[in-house]
Amino acid sequence: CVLKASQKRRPLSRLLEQLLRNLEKRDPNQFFAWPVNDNFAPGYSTIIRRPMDFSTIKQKIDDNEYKSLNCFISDFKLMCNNAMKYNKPGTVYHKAAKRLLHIGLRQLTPQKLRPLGAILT
Ligand SMILES: COc1ccc(C(=O)NC2CCC2)cc1-c1cc(C(C)=O)n2cccnc12
Repeated sequence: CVLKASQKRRPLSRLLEQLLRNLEKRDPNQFFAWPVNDNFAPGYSTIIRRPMDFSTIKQKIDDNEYKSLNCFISDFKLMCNNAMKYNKPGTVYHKAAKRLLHIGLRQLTPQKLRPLGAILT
């Protein structure tokens, strides 16, 4: 079927959506799926100045706000670092963030991304 202009995804958006899906799989408890709620995380919005989560990243992809892969990677790092800042080491969230950051960045290395073609140039 012929894709309508509105359905035609920009190559970068298609790549970022694929990378996002792979990262989300590494968050089975969905701790990073939605914005952190101050009711469950006392003082969160005063401690974390720039909150970030997977649903916000998805919305930014859909709104074509990412102009490069690096901007996408920066938001992923921000999301993980926020969790390691707010949550004390040893907590389930700090450990999940540290693990997610490590696994995620390993998926986002040039060696892993090169097979996806010249889109990144
Ligand atoms: C979208 O955020 C969440 C969604 C669900 C849960 C959750 O199911 N927590 C249960 C595990 C023990 C209660 C936790 C969180 C959560 C993430 C976070 C992060 C990412 O800092 N957080 C911090 C303090 C308290 N709760 C959370």
